[in-house]
Amino acid sequence: MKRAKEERPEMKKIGFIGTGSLGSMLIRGFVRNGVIGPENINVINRSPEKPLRLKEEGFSLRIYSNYRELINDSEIIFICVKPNDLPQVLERTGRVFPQTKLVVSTLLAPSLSDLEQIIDGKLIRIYPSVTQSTGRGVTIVTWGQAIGNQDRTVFLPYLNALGKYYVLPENLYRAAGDITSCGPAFMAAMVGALAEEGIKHGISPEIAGEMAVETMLGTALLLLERKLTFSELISQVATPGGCTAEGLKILEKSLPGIMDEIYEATCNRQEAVSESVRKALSH
Ligand SMILES: NC(=O)C1=CN([C@@H]2O[C@H](COP(=O)(O)OP(=O)(O)OC[C@H]3O[C@@H](n4cnc5c(N)ncnc54)[C@H](OP(=O)(O)O)[C@@H]3O)[C@@H](O)[C@H]2O)C=CC1
Ligand SMILES: O=C(O)[C@@H]1CCC=N1
Repeated sequence: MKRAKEERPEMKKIGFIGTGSLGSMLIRGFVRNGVIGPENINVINRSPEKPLRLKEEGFSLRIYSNYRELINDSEIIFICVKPNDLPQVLERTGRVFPQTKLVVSTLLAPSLSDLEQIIDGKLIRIYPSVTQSTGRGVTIVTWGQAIGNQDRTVFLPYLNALGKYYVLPENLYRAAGDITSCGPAFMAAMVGALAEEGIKHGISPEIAGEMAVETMLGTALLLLERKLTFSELISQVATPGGCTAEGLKILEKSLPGIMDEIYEATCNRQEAVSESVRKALSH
């Protein structure tokens, strides 16, 4: 009996507060990978459009307007609102969550250690990525102090359903999150710029886009399936004396500096958002 329960995490009712990009991604990823049954999704969102869009996609959500009811009816609650909306959510949920529930923050800020000063409950922090609705991508996870082995066992199927996961301390969230969570946007911007250059020189936008995406996919598969390192792949492409090597010289000059600037900018933003939420929650 116990074994059957462990094998069927989809029997649990799961609540989502916020069904924007990330909340929707989690719902799609969990259902696609069979860890949530279609009848077991409880949601609450500020405005009705996004849950209705998910319903149109075929998800049979139970849509709530009362936060305490959603919490009572859910065994795991994912909070997927923007950091500045957290104070309003906590006004409605209260700050004490039953010890029988897992409360999962997906927020850029506050950190889990800050959240543990504010919320009484079994807390987990995850930092996922929109790519995970495809079953591929990376979640970063940190267990809260109240989380025990049994809680981890309950939660692991959900992490596994989203692709790979890494348990990391919070001081590495920015370095890791720039790769895994902001990464899809950064990679799309870079690949899009490659396509844009082709468009500038006469290739149709549709064809340039397809070329870029197919090449990105093939590059990922080479790295993954043939287990090439980045520099091995680069040297397979860059024929000595050829044109790739010339292009690479330009990237090598500029990219490390740009990446340092990006890291500094994302750290500064995370700190500013943390500070603003900290202030709002102390009122
Ligand atoms: N997008 C990503 O790739 C990642 C996002 N995150 C984090 O996930 C969180 C959500 O991000 P994302 O999904 O991109 O943001 P979105 O703006 O797409 O979604 C936020 C959702 O929260 C809803 N919302 C706002 N206030 C409330 C409230 N009081 N009660 C219920 N729902 C509410 C909004 O409703 P409405 O429809 O009215 O706007 C909206 O649907 C953020 O904290 C972000 O840092 C983390 C990793 C990756
Ligand atoms: O841009 C953001 O703040 C969120 C967190 C990582 C991806 N999206």
